[in-house]
Amino acid sequence: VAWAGSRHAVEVADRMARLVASDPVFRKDTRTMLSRKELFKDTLKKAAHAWKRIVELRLTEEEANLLRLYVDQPGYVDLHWGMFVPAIKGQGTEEQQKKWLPMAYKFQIIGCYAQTELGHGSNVQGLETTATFDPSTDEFVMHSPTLTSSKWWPGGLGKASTHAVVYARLITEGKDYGIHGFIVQLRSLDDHSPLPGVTLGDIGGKFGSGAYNSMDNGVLRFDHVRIPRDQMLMRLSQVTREGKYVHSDVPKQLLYGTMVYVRQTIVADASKALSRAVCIAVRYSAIRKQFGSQDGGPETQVLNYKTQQSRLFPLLASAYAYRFVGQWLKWLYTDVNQKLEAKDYSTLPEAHACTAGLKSVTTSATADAIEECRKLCGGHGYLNSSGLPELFAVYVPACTYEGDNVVLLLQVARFLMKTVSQVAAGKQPVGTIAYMGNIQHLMQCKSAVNTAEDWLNPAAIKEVFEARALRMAVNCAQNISKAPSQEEGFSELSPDLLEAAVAHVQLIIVTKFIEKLQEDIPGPGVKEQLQKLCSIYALHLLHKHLGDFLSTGCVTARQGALANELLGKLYAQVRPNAVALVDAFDYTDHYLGSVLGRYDGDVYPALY
Ligand SMILES: Cc1cc2nc3c(=O)[nH]c(=O)nc-3n(C[C@H](O)[C@H](O)[C@H](O)COP(=O)(O)OP(=O)(O)OC[C@H]3O[C@@H](n4cnc5c(N)ncnc54)[C@H](O)[C@@H]3O)c2cc1C
Repeated sequence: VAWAGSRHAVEVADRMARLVASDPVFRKDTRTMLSRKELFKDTLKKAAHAWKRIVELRLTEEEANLLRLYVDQPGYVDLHWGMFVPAIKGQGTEEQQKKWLPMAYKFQIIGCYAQTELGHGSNVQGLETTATFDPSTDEFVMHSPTLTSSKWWPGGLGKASTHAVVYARLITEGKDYGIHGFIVQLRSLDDHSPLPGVTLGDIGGKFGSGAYNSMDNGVLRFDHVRIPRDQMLMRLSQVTREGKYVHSDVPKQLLYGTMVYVRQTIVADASKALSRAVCIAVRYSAIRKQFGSQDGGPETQVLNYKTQQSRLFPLLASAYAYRFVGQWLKWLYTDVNQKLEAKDYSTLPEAHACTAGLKSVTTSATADAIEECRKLCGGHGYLNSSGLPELFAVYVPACTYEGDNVVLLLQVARFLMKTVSQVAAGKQPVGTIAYMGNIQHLMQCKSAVNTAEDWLNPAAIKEVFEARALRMAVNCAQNISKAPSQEEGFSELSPDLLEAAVAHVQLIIVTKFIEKLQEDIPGPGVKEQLQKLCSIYALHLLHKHLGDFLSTGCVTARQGALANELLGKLYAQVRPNAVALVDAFDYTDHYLGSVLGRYDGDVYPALY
């Protein structure tokens, strides 16, 4: 229940997972052996079958989302529901929503999200596709003026989509008003062929066999394609019949709601991917035996090796940490929306920085962790049937899409630098940066930890994480101020700024884990186990980043050594419950897709 969030969540997730697992159409054990074309056909078949089941069983939105999750095969529907529909909801006027959403909900049209181009991804303002208004016909003319302006990457674009939300430079009355979104039909609704002036294709095979190759990431070029004026997404700004560009009185901050929503799902996905990898590695480590046999006695389960524990249990703890911070982000999304409705925009920059940072830190750590889990499973982890290669190949682009992780952390750093200067000017920060208001104390405090067990105290942990994050940010701000200009300083110090941003985000995750444990947690002994995982999560970070903590004077070398001593003890305490802690994820064998992670532990016959 702690993992799922509520009893209701356990029940629905379990029911949907079993529905998928028991349906032969959703089988996925042979998918890595399929050719690209067969795999794509298999994806179309599964998507259509999932839709049929959703309609037949009259599933709710929550149930339908879970069913699609457990089908576990990337495909065009992910972009249709995850990007196309939210873009229209967030950026379309009420009238536009009324026109387009019912068609999208019924799959009468299939949509994708076409932003990235061959020449530009991260720098959205550098996009080159143009949408030029022609007042003589009341239309926009969509055009790809250069090779590098070709849309490149959108999932669902290559083969499946009939429509796209296309981002292009809006030009009217001879003036360039920058990037705006447009709904553009790409293919005929009769025979699915590309419309005149539209060039479409698939951009080719991607990392790993099977894996993300089920997705038709595509290329798109326009040759003076005309669309009606009312297909510009006009919630925030409009072009009038005469071609005048006007801002509506809806503030642009409204877009923050969608952004927080999308990032919240990415953090939730990180905990899912990480927990799957950890579940496979923990179960298999309990089955696998190597060495230790004396006189024909039993060998040692590899899970009992301290090195295996010190590599694996921090990842188990991270899976829970990301899960809980993801649950908190759900709350943040509701909070942001309430504030938007009340026209209170004061906390939005903080919500933006916090979600950008969490997206970056959780996806990077998860990508690394899946690879670590592969190594933790030895040679068999490299087999497709372990499930880990595919999980890795499908997961790693999360570090790049929805904002490159480094670019996002630099945005967080910029926000931190601004906050440091505001705090210096006497402003009281709120939300996840509230701790920075405690600058007097945090700049000079010394940790009182004196024994290994003192590190079990959440307040002791929080204090050193806060002090480390703040001191790293203040150091950066001081060094930037020595540069000839703010921008030069920022650019010169960007590697340090990245580390300061990571320290801030790790503090958020640690804090949310600690706060979760202040709630009621049902089930005997569950809270105690989670407390151990919380300590492991924080202390393994302290151990890994000891250089930060020492150089900023937040802990002494002795306190660092005590933290490490406690970690060893905690691993031993978690060991007896490790398998139960991954069973709690309640993943079916179908969803795990791993012979090594089978629930019944019957690994060798399955491998053979
Ligand atoms: C699997 C997958 C699916 C995708 N799906 C879609 C989709 O559906 N729709 C869509 O529109 N796009 C999609 N994309 C594109 C994706 O959004 C972009 O690739 C992403 O935004 C990164 O941009 P880029 O490729 O231009 O990387 P670049 O920005 O070119 O990154 C290259 C390197 O430069 C660094 N860098 C860039 N700017 C800075 C800076 N200011 N400071 C320091 N370092 C910097 C980056 O950290 C990186 O190391 C998808 C991509 C992938 C891989």
